[in-house]
Amino acid sequence: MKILLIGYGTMNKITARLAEEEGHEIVGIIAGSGKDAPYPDFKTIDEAGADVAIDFSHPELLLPLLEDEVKTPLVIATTGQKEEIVSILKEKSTSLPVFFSANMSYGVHVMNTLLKKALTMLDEFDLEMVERHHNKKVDAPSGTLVKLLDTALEHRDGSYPVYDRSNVHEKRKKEEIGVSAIRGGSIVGTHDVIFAKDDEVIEITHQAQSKEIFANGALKAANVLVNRPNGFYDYNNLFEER
Ligand SMILES: NC(=O)C1=CN([C@@H]2O[C@H](COP(=O)(O)OP(=O)(O)OC[C@H]3O[C@@H](n4cnc5c(N)ncnc54)[C@H](OP(=O)(O)O)[C@@H]3O)[C@@H](O)[C@H]2O)C=CC1
Ligand SMILES: O=C(O)C1=N[C@H](C(=O)O)C[C@H](O)C1
Repeated sequence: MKILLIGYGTMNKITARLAEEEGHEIVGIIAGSGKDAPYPDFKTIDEAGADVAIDFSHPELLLPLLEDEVKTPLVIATTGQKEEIVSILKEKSTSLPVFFSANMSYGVHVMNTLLKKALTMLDEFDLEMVERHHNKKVDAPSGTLVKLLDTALEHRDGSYPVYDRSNVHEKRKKEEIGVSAIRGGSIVGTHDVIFAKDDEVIEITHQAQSKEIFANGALKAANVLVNRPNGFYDYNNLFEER
C-alpha cells in the first residue's frame, strides 16, 4: 500500500517503520513540525496520492484537514474531541471508507465486548474505571476509557460519570461511574474496569505492553479498509462481508 501518515510523532514513526518492514511505501506525511521526517510533507490528504492515510495526530492537526474534500480511505486513531471527529468522519464516509478506533488493539475491542456482557450480569455492582498512560499523553481520560464509559452509560439506565471525586463530599451513589486517569513514566496504556460490591470485586483489564500493537492494528485495518466500499467502520463491522 502507498501510505500517507497524518502526524509524525511517537506513534506514526513506529507505523512508518513497521509499514516499511512489511513492504508498504510511505509516500509522505502531514505533520505539525515533522522536522526529522525522511518523507515529503503534504498540506492536504488527497495530494499525496496514497491508497490510505493513517492518522495518529492531534485534533488541531486532523480537523482542519477534514474540512477539504477527501477521497483517500482514512484510518483514524487520534483521541480527544471524539464527538466532533466521529461526526465529521461519518459525514465523510458516504463518499470514502473510514475506519475509526480510539484503540487500534483488537484486544480492547474484545474487552469492550466482555464489558457489555458483564454489564448485563452485574447491575448490583458499583462501577469504576481507571486508565494509566505515559507522561507525554495530552488528553485525559483516554479515548479508550471514553469508549468503555460510553458502553457503560448505554447499558446502565440513569448512570453518570464522576471524574473528580475530590469535589464530592458525600457517599458514593449507585448510579455513579467513577473515572480516574493516571499519568506517569512510559506506561504504554492500561485500562481497568472494576465491578465492586460487598465482599467481592471483578475486574476486566487490558494492558498494552508495546506501542507496536496500535501501529500494527492500524496497518491491519488499513489493509482491509482499502478493499471495502464507502462507509464508516470500526472493529464491530470491519471484518464483516457486506
Ligand atoms: N487509537 C489508538 O490505538 C491510539 C491512539 N493514539 C492517539 O494518537 C495521537 C498521537 O499519539 P502520539 O504519536 O503518541 O503523539 P505525539 O505527541 O508523539 O505526536 C502527535 C503528532 O501530532 C502533531 N500535533 C500535536 N499537537 C498538534 C497541534 N496542536 N497542532 C498541529 N499538530 C499537532 C505533532 O506534531 P509536532 O511533533 O510538531 O508537535 C505530532 O506529529 C494521540 O491522540 C493519541 O492519543 C495513540 C496510540 C494509540
Ligand atoms: O496516547 C496514547 O498513548 C494512547 N492513546 C489511546 C487512548 O487515548 O485511548 C490508545 C492507547 O491507550 C494509547
